[in-house]
Amino acid sequence: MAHNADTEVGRLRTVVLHRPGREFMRLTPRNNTSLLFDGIPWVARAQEEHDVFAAALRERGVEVLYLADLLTEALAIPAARAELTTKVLAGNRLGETLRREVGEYLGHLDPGRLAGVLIGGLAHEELRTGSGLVYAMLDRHDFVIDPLPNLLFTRDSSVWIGDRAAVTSLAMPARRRETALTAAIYRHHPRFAGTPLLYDPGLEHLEGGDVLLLAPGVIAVGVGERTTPAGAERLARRVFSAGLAHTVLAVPVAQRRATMHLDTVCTMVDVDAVVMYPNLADSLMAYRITRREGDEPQVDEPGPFLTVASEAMGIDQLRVIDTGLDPVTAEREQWDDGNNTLAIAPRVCLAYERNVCTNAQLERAGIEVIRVPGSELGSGRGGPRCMSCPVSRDPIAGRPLSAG
Ligand SMILES: NC(=O)NCCC[C@H](N)C(=O)O
Repeated sequence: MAHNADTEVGRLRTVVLHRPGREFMRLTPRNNTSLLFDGIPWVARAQEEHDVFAAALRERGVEVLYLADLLTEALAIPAARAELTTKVLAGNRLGETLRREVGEYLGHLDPGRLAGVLIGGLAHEELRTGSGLVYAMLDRHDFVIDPLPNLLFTRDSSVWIGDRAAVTSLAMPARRRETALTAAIYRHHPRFAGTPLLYDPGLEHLEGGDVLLLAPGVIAVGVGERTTPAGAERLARRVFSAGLAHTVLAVPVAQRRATMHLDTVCTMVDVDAVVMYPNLADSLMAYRITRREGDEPQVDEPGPFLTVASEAMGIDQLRVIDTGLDPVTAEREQWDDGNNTLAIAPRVCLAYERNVCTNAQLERAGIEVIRVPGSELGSGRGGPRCMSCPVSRDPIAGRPLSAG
């Protein structure tokens, strides 16, 4: 089955989501900060919210694939099982004895339960028996395999560009193992096997939340807390040599939690329009990187993001939906992912209901807003775009968007 996504706003056909599960139940006040959550979500309510999100997508004809199902199906393939078991046991934390014992434990699990452990983690007490110094000295609540609560944000661990999947290189230690799961799915799952992979986790840091497909051939990459300049440059080289883009814009974003990815401050809602955090709409800059046949990519002096982007896209103006918010409301709604919308077609997007002012302004500008609850889901700081990995979108018809 062919998959393809080359814009942010083409009609969404297929998306990968992850419904939060046991990994959310692992969050405690002692570990939530290192696991990149700002609070302790009420798990059952988070699941309900996620179900509403998935149902809203299905109601609009979007095929929803669940990452846990894809992983379970992939794990039925011995090569995928071997690859993931080796990866989860790697590193020097467990030591030789415990590594062998955890390996034996995993070896007895069926694909569904193994997927559950790879996502939800494994506590010392769940292993039940063990031996050796490491086992003896661990607390019963310590993790032998760390949980992955941020798998909820499927946007970050892989991103489709055209007909290829880029498995990213995650910056934060709490998230790094996520890409072992996404890589195994794309490599082994029958639906995806054979998909050329554009990027891999061994490369320079790059996260999907920083990658915006502005138009066919034009990609913006946020550079900040998560994606490094080297990651943006590496992606540019990869998309240029694969013929997937002619221009990459490297967009510096402040290295702060509130702006961890470009999509926390800016998402597209139409072929020529973005919703953007007003407190930085005028100050966002971009370095234009362009392909040069047989030569090093050309890097230009930085210019205002909106100008550089519209030139690269070949349009008169990349419009910013004026949310007209006062700086305090804007800051509150940005923190709660008001700018993190998921477009499912031009001028139709999903957004958290709590961002009342931003949503009202979007509607005033002619954007249909499908509101979804996110009081618990948002405690990890991510909205509808962060919680979705589009795999297939229709091409935008009849508009020569890209300057080429
Ligand atoms: N694209 C995104 O902005 N994703 C949100 C990721 C939130 C997650 N708790 C993190 O800190 O990585």
